[in-house]
Amino acid sequence: MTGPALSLRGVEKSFDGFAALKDASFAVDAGEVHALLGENGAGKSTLMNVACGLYAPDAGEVLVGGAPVRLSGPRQAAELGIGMVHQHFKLVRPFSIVDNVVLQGRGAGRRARYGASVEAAAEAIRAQGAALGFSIDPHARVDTLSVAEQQRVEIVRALVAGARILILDEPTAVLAVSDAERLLETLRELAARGTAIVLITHKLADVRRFADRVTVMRGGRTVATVDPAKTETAELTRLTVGDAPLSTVGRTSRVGRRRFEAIDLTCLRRDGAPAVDGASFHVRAGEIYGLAGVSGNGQSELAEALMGLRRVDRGAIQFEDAGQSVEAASPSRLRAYGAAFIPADRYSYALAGGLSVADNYAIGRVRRGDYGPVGWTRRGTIRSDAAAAVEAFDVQGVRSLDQKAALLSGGNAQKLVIAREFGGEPTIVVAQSPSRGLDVRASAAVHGRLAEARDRGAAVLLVSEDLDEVTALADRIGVMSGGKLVAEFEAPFDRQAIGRAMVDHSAPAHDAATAP
Ligand SMILES: Nc1ncnc2c1ncn2[C@@H]1O[C@H](COP(=O)(O)OP(=O)(O)OP(=O)(O)O)[C@@H](O)[C@H]1O
Repeated sequence: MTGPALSLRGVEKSFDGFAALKDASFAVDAGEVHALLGENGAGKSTLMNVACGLYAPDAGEVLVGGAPVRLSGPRQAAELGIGMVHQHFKLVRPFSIVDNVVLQGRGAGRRARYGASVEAAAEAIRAQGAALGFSIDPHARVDTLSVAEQQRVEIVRALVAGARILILDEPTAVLAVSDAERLLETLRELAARGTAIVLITHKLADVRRFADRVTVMRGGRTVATVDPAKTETAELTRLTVGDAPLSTVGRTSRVGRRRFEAIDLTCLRRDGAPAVDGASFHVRAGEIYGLAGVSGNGQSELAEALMGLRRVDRGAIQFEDAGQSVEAASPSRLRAYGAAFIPADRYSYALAGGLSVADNYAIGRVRRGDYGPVGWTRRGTIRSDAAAAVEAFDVQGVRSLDQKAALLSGGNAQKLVIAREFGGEPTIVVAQSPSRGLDVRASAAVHGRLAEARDRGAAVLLVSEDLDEVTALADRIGVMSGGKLVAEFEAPFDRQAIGRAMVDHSAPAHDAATAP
């Protein structure tokens, strides 16, 4: 090969007259981890979708090993050794891993490479998994796998198909911290063996630790390629989102009465073991209560239960409505009361991709009757409210309110959910990993919204594995371990003590220093 493993030169791409890529150039070498950074909607996914043959560019060139290529589709890109792991996995869920691999590799070229028989493919999957340090059962059904395992299957599938250039679109956004760390180490090992890795990410810390180079995109253009080891974080932030200062969050001391309470909440897994095991805590008006813990210790399940996405097997939720305690409240009752829910998996639970931006904005409130009786809904008001929310929350890429939500970039789709949830000035907020997938400016804005809600007197529950996020925002922190709430802390926080509670399953039921 002469030249970079993959390069894109002067790429332009428009959708219905909207220029998603104006002038984008990028090159990744064999043996390199090259990060692609940029604000939400900058064009990162679009550029890499051009590289993997999903979109045909309107102008510009794609070169593999220095030679210009015309990609007729992903299959041809795979033939040339380009594989991509998308934000939303493309696995067929009821099928086995090996069936998924064979499905994708039905072309003649694939067969020649790893054999036509399913057993040969299964062996290739096992071997490729083992080479990466993963034990993979090729006959396992995809829908029995965790998100991290599905992602490994996507990577293995690309490598079995012969990928020498591997593109990953925000791969750590869906992973728990420990799985993310392991993935990034795997990517470094793959690069050490000669694979060219493109890593789309918003996480500056990961860029710094794992990337050899980083290219920054803004507004459809590639604006700089730098060595992250030699570039200050402030400079990377400036390149990504510009000079305007990011909003910062202060604290309030106006804490009121208990507004929202979980009592002995228990949720069982399919095998009957508790995922959440008798968790009790309360959130007061005017405070942010952070729920922290090492992933897999029940925080996600607890948040899901509060949002009505998971069955509660024992215990109760209570909230206070106009001074009256509402016992055994359901999540739907909470929502009707004006609670805002920001689930971690916003695509599955919070957005209907096939519906328009305006309908996604209004969906819950139409059901509540806020826009008049069904059949007589005030479309004009919905549109003006949706337009105002899109503006206020800086949801970019909305050409029309009738545009399908699925066409928004990942981060902008999340901003739409957040705009909707904060639209009604909620009195209770349950937010799970609310800044996941957002660029630094949008994350800061979401943190600002949570603080604003608190300052208005809302009770805010923030569930996040990012201890920096929790300690920066919360007034109190509860730590979950083994499905139980094992300790509570008050600001100013002792990170060491919180860290110890997170890993020490025998921690006392409540921290002695706490005065709830
Ligand atoms: N198929 C499509 N049809 C219409 N518009 C599209 C399509 N794909 C992308 N876009 C638009 O192109 C712009 C760039 O989107 P892209 O997904 O590439 O951004 P991104 O940098 O990956 O953002 P994020 O960090 O939020 O994932 C967005 O405004 C998006 O709405």
